[in-house]
Amino acid sequence: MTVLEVDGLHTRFPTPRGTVDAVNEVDLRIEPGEIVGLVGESGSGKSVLAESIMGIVEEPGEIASGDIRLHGESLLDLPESKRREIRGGTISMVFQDPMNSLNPTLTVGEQIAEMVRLHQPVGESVSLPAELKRKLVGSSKNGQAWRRAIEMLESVEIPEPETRASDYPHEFSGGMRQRAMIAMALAAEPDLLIADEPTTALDVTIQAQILDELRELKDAFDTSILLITHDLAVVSEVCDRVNVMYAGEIVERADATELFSDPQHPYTQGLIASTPRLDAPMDSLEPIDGNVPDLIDIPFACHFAPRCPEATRECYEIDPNFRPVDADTDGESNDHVAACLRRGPTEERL
Ligand SMILES: Nc1ncnc2c1ncn2[C@@H]1O[C@H](COP(=O)(O)OP(=O)(O)OP(=O)(O)O)[C@@H](O)[C@H]1O
Ligand code: NI
Repeated sequence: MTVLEVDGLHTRFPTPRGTVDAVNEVDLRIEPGEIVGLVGESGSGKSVLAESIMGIVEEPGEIASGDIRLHGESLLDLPESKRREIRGGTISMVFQDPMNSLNPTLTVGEQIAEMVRLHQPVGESVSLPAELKRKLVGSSKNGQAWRRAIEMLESVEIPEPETRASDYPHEFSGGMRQRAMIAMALAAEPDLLIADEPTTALDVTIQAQILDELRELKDAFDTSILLITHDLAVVSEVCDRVNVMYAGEIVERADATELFSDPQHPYTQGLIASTPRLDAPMDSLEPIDGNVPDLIDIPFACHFAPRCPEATRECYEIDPNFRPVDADTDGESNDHVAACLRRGPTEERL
């Protein structure tokens, strides 16, 4: 069964200058055990989409319309207490800055053990009062939860996990904190892990290690992952499928290999052309001119039109719906779609 289905999601923030439409009519699907990438420049709405899924959109921001379903059940209808249970349980999230999400006054081991305790019922006795459960599972260093925390630290390759579990977050290096965050997020054995730029602050070698670990952990725990990044190299490394987001909208979606071998949307093509590659000289990079527009009352139909080398007048006036991009070659529907008037089956192009 599909793990996550997002349909027509619209998340907005009222501001003194007007309404910021951070996420606009977004659809997203994640199947079991899949790593799905969400890429796009800064300010395109990736984090707000993640926050919408988690149910932590900052007030006065709100989900104005659309639906988010987890295993077929709508999350938007649930009371806050139930959402809280899901957060960190069925869905957990690794945030961009681990220092902000780790508690500086608790040891790393205690924090992971707490996650284990919150989300793993004691045997069959699910309905035990929280206080009793706590006693049974124990927060002491002999407790099950503590032992599980050490195993989790070990699985994200923290050296000497027994000793390191008693360290405070500030005693960890940046890369180790990021791993501890991943361990914490996985401690609850979530069905879905949302990782928002989990490696951006790290150096390239450590980035690669963490991405490798994410992939291994996905296999070990059968977790689906939504990986948010503005780094296409990261996406090509680990993702099965990719969603490209621009100015609040998904503009292209494809298998990862297909996206890189046959990018269709002019924005995706621009992103790829502006990404450094090991096998090409740096001076061949072509940055996309201009910036992501202000998301208040965008006056043009295709949000990318003002930066697009191929834009015509129609692009400013007609909303580009998703079209299958190679239905004309094999006649079959497929999962590669782009929202561009100048792409898709030849007879439909403008
Ligand atoms: N609390 C808020 N109030 C008002 N506007 C907000 C708020 N949070 C986000 N936004 C706006 O929503 C838009 C999308 O922001 P978001 O953080 O989702 O971008 P992003 O794609 O995650 O960028 P980055 O790669 O820099 O993390 C931005 O224009 C941002 O200013
Ligand atoms: Ni972000």
